[in-house]
Amino acid sequence: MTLAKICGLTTPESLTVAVEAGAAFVGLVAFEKSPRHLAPEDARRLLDQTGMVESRRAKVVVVTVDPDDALLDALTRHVAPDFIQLHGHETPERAEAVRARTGAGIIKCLPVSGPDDLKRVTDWAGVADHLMFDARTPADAALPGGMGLSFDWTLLRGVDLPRPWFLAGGLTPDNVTEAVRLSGAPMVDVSSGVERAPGVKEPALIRAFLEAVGTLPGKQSS
Ligand SMILES: O=C(O)c1ccccc1N[C@@H]1O[C@H](COP(=O)(O)O)[C@@H](O)[C@H]1O
Repeated sequence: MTLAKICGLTTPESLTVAVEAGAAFVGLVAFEKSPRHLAPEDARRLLDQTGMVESRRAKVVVVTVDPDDALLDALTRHVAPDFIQLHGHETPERAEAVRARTGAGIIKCLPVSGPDDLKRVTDWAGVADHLMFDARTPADAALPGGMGLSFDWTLLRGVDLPRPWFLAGGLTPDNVTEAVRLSGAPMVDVSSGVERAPGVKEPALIRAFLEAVGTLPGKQSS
């Protein structure tokens, strides 16, 4: 079974659709430059509005970019996420500190533009619970992720990866089947591919994405 994360949720409607349609992970973005940004208090309100705090039907992931300790403390206090996604230039040492400070699991995103980028995975073997591979965004891009950019999925095929991993970047309901076939990904992550405008999720696209993922054969990730 391929597992899916729907990321950048900002409304009770889109969060509910994602959970009810079978997302294993739901992502909330805590990064002020993002059109999907939620302050920690707003993220908590969203979880409360949908009963997610009690039910925890999907794992809650907060996406951060080089978060400082003040943000981590606020996220821990208000959200207590299952995972913190590190989508910036964090080192393995900083990731260990984030885990110790928050008690959350760690998803480390590594940007990919070519085969050399995969050499960094060994640094993360004993540190991250899950790895994520997303397209490297241009140096002058507004965001380090969530831009609908993809990379050569075949780079990941057959690569021995030390942790369960997500494929991210430019996935859509129409291409996710091919992306998993070419990469062998056990887990997938999507944001802009299920939106009708930046930061505005489209419930029908969330359902279509999860339906496509639900029909895939594959390995069960741990
Ligand atoms: O979504 C964002 O706004 C975001 C901001 C900062 C860092 C990461 C962000 N999103 C992550 O990028 C992946 C891929 O996005 P897309 O599907 O290509 O739009 C997304 O799922 C988030 O994990």
